[in-house]
Amino acid sequence: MIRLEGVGKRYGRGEPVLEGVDLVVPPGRVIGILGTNGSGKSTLLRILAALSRESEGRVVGRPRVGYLPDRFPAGQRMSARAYLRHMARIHGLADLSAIDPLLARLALVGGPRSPLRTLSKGNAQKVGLAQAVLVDPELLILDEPWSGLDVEAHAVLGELVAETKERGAGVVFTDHRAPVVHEHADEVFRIDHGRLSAVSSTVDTSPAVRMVLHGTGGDLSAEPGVREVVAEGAGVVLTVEAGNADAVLLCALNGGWSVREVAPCSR
Ligand SMILES: Nc1ncnc2c1ncn2[C@@H]1O[C@H](COP(=O)(O)OP(=O)(O)OP(=O)(O)O)[C@@H](O)[C@H]1O
Repeated sequence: MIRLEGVGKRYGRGEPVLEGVDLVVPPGRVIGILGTNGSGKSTLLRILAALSRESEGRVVGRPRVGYLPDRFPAGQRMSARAYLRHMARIHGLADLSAIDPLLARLALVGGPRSPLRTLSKGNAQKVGLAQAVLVDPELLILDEPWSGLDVEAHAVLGELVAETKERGAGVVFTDHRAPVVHEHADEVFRIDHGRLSAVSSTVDTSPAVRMVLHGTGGDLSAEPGVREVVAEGAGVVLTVEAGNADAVLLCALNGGWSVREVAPCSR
């Protein structure tokens, strides 16, 4: 268990990046944190992982942590297998037999012998994920883990989160897409300008806009603020957070969609 009490953070003399954050991560619970770029998600996760120090408040509990950073540093010469063995030994794990099966499960392109510096962003992310789960963490911390992964690895990541929860560890992850967070989390929070607030675990009640788009344009599901994309008739219906509606509309038009309807909606 880990608990943040009134945690604040500022870098140097800058404006506060986090303010008054209270958060409990109980064992066997998955916490999802929503937030736009620069809202303070990574800073919060680094404090949970004890990689950054809070400027105010306190952190109670120091569980064994597995941590996937937002940018996994994969520039080394060593192979994925050698790197993971090295990390496992640092964490005092004697049994290294789980490494190759985990990389196979994540379908690491090129296999365990691939040098880290030759890996694509998504494949480097798989190695980052492997190093986080291999240490048998009591608290698994994942910074935007779904971004950059292919569809097959998405499913495996969902399974790894569920298995981690099943064996009684806590999980905290971030994403900017509400549907992704609601799908995998038991409890959902939103961070906005460094302030954390709870969100209903099934329905996000903040103002949203319904957009009906026709034609065939690009995928908009990963755009900030897009909660839901449903195929309907000759196009798609989007539910978008009100604050992101203008940006998403612009993206839709630039991406080849024709906008048929825009209206406020209740969820
Ligand atoms: N080491 C640092 N030194 C100074 N400022 C920093 C540092 N790390 C983060 N910041 C600032 O803190 C704010 C929050 O950054 P953070 O990376 O926590 O946001 P985020 O929500 O994870 O963003 P993103 O979704 O873009 O990754 C930003 O304004 C950022 O510029």
